[in-house]
Amino acid sequence: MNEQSADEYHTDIEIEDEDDEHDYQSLSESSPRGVLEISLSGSDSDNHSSISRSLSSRGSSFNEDSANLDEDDGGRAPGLISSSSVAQALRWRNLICNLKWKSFKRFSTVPLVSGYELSRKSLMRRLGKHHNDEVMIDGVNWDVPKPSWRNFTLAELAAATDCFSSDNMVGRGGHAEVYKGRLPDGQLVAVKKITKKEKKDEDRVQDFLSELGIIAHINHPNAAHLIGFSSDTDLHLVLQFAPHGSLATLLHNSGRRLEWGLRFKIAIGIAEGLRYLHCECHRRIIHRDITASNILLMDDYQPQISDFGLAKWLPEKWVHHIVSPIEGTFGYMAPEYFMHGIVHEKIDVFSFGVLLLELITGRRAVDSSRQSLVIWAKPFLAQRNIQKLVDPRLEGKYELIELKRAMSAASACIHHLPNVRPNMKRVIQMLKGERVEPKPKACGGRPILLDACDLDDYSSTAYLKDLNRHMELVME
Ligand SMILES: Nc1ncnc2c1ncn2[C@@H]1O[C@H](COP(=O)(O)OP(=O)(O)OP(=O)(O)O)[C@@H](O)[C@H]1O
Repeated sequence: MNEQSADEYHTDIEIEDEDDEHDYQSLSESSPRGVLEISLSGSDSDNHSSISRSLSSRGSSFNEDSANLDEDDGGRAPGLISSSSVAQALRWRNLICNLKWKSFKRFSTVPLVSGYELSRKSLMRRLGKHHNDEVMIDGVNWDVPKPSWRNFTLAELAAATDCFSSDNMVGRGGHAEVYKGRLPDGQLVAVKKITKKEKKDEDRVQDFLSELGIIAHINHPNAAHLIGFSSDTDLHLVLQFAPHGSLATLLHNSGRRLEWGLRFKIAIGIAEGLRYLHCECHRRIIHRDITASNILLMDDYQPQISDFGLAKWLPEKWVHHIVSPIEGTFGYMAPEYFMHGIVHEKIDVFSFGVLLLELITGRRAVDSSRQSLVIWAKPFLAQRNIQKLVDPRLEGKYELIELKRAMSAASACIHHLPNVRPNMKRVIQMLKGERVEPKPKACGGRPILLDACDLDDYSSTAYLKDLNRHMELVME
């Protein structure tokens, strides 16, 4: 594959904006997204053959036509809200009311960073005016620290984004449209409007509450920072704005060369963010969708892990969790996840390994000829073949020691056996060239014991074969 062909491949799903200002508008998704339904009953490694594609791959191309707001879109000026919008608002309200008990359960055990417990009552309060009556009836003492995030009205978000104008659209994923906005105090924000058109309203609200619950809980410079939300008419998250857009855009679409020093800094930042999610949060958080499009670049190119739409809490006692359907981005999914739906820290470690390979090689996770970067890079990593691996656009300008460390870490992270992959603490040590602890602490390092899925008998060759078959299946 050459870079030319990669660009050609992506022109049909991405629109590159010539204007720097609008760079963010180019599609940031580097690999197709998909949802797989999988039979989890089988136990052998051929289980993947029963995978059926429930949705065709959801390319998340930015399309200028579709960037225009619909008649019924939440992006209208407050004075123009139509009867259909009002009806929609009422629908959201009813849905949120109906879902509250389920959601309260989910939220009730989530302590916020400020020490504020997001209880049933506080969730009602967070979700806005609609629940005022219940708040009064409960007669609760609200003497609690005020959370730092806000419940916005649609009018406030419309004012911030110039009525969600297409000029302000900075990105579009499979589930959301993202607009640049400015709050009255001058703060730049990203307003993420949840679309998820293929989902029922009820599922959309559930997903929104789940993402909101996780994102409100986290507090780390390398993870997305929530400023507020809105459930007024539509569902919105209001996030800190990333001035340099996504890593996918910068690395693959900007036409600019990303220097090695920045690449390495970005790699360390993402690793620190993942270590925080896996090891330092009250409950372990598995992101499930670590991709170059979901890494945002803040001032000074500090990376932030974003898009917690698929993230899962993992209770302390659970070694892993099994999910169905399997959702994620092709090219980044660990074998035990795409074949068996197993969710644990090591699936994020695998995806991080793919990201490292992207930074080293400048190639996409899946290239124009539908080849997986992992499959392409494995033999060169085994040979420690720097010349073949390193991005030619760097023109030999890199720190050799850092590059070698990144190659070793990538190689370890993409190991087909999850138990052999390092946890994120160890990955950071590898990247920084620090002494590696002989016995890493439990964080993200618990062995996976599975009767139903004998991963230890799983060979590297079988894995590459499965990966190829998986790719064929989802990309056909
Ligand atoms: N805080 C932000 N600042 C600037 N741009 C952003 C921000 N958040 C998102 N974007 C842009 O919008 C794009 C889509 O956002 P995001 O990945 O959150 O949407 P999504 O629909 O949840 O994606 P996915 O298809 O991965 O589920 C990002 O790739 C990025 O280019």
